[in-house]
Amino acid sequence: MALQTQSLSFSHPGQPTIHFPDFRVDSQNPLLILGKSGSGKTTLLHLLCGLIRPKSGKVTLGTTVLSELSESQLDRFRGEKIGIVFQKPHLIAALNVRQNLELVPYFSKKKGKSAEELLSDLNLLGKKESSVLTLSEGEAQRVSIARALANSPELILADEPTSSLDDDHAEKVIRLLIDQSAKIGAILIIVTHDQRVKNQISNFIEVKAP
Ligand SMILES: Nc1ncnc2c1ncn2[C@@H]1O[C@H](COP(=O)(O)OP(=O)(O)OP(=O)(O)O)[C@@H](O)[C@H]1O
Repeated sequence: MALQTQSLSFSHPGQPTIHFPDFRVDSQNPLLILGKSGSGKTTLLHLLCGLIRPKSGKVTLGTTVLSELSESQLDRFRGEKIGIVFQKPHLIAALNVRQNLELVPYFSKKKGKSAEELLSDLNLLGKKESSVLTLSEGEAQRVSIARALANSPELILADEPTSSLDDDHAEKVIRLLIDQSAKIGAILIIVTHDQRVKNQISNFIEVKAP
């Protein structure tokens, strides 16, 4: 399984066109997306998961060209094949840890790992029935990783997952992302400007502002 981009470009309304370098990434070698603030890293991540459509070029995951899918096909594709870890965990406050994870197969209609198995992998089993409001930042970020893994995706996209974590937690979170994506054979792509992440993953592309 591989993800490949070709001649991708995008322009936000009233902004100059951002041109992205071509790259190919497979499940053996995680990729970092680097670049200065405002260069277009989050825009690229949104193109990779089909949340926005490119001005030119294409994104291919496996044999599927994202831009050839309709909106509803894209929504389903994203739910089944892509797990996203955001900068902030964005957990649902009214639900406990287990319920936050159980929402994923409910919405994607795809059976992945059980909440129990995921929490055990991420060393969070003891927090299964806890309110997400009582979690530390590192724990909440691990729950958000568990949530991204819950539908056994083929592609995991993480946007600055370590920016609010201390050195120890940042290293553990990246290690977890690397280990867990390897375990399920998923492609891992991380947007970051965190030097600590560069120490753990050497493969990168750089996005440059127009
Ligand atoms: N919805 C939008 N409308 C107009 N311009 C936008 C929009 N979203 C982003 N931009 C602009 O597009 C450029 C790229 O933004 P993007 O968020 O992709 O950068 P980034 O590299 O992720 O930045 P950061 O590291 O600060 O998060 C920036 O100049 C930004 O101001």
